[in-house]
Amino acid sequence: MEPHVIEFRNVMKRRRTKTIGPIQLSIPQGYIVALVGPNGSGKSTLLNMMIQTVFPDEGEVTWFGESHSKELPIEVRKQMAFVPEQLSVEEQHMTADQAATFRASWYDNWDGYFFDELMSRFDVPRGVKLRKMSKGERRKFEIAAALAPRPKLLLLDEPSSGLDPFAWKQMIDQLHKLMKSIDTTIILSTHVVDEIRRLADYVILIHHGKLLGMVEKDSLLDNWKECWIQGDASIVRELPGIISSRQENATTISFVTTECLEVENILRSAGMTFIQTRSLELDEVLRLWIDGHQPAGMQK
Ligand SMILES: Nc1ncnc2c1ncn2[C@@H]1O[C@H](COP(=O)(O)OP(=O)(O)OP(=O)(O)O)[C@@H](O)[C@H]1O
Repeated sequence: MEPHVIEFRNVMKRRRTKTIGPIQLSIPQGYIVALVGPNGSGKSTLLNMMIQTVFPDEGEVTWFGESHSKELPIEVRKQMAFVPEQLSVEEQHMTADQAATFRASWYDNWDGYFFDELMSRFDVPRGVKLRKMSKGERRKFEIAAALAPRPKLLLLDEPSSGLDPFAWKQMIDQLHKLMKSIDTTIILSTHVVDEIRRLADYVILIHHGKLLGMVEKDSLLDNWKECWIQGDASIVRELPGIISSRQENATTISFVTTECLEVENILRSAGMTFIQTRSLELDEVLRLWIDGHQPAGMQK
């Protein structure tokens, strides 16, 4: 079992109109975890509590196994990088190069060559003040600056917001490269289904401030399927994870299950096979999950 990079125990944050939590959460080291949920569900609040720009009202957060309820020590901060949804006000009047120099002064692990390489790959203008850059250019600067210290924990709040498709692909490639080069952990909030598909090892679903669970992405996609078999409702009634079913004709019935792998085992031991299966799209899966259908193998 991998060590946990961040843990939340009974964490609550009260906002004007809603409460986020209580949240129990353990993020394993060395994986990419996607935070997913509708607008206003609490994803940014969660990320901000992880970098301590927002403090919980109740509960405890631990970083690399230690609690720091008053202030994150500089040694811990240096191991983390954050691309926030709202970009920092202090750096508005700096050029990309000035902001990079500022950050390099306190990240002693800052890799200037890597930063330069990313900036030219992303084609970001370096002498322009950050507030004068386009939204996408600033985003690209933020991503390059977050990657430059090769952090052990990288937090990204909707990182691809504003990126063109070319830059988006570069970002995905760079995040994969980072994962290969060091033992890092990435937590990102996203609404982009393809981003989850291409990057995430685990998916955390958050809805109305409540964490609905954390599950392996591959197990989600392998298990949530629409299936067709020869038979009728009496067979389907005996199968696990059934969400819905439909008699297609006199001999064929289709159904949606959250436990396709188990269904396949059961059918095989009864000498039956699928006529056909279709993996649900990730957004269909998330919708059904929000509607209360729980994935198999979920960590709560
Ligand atoms: N600084 C704040 N003060 C008061 N309420 C806030 C503040 N920031 C967020 N909220 C409220 O907390 C709730 C969660 O917001 P949060 O930004 O965490 O959601 P989100 O899941 O990141 O949303 P989105 O997908 O739209 O970015 C929302 O109802 C929001 O209005």
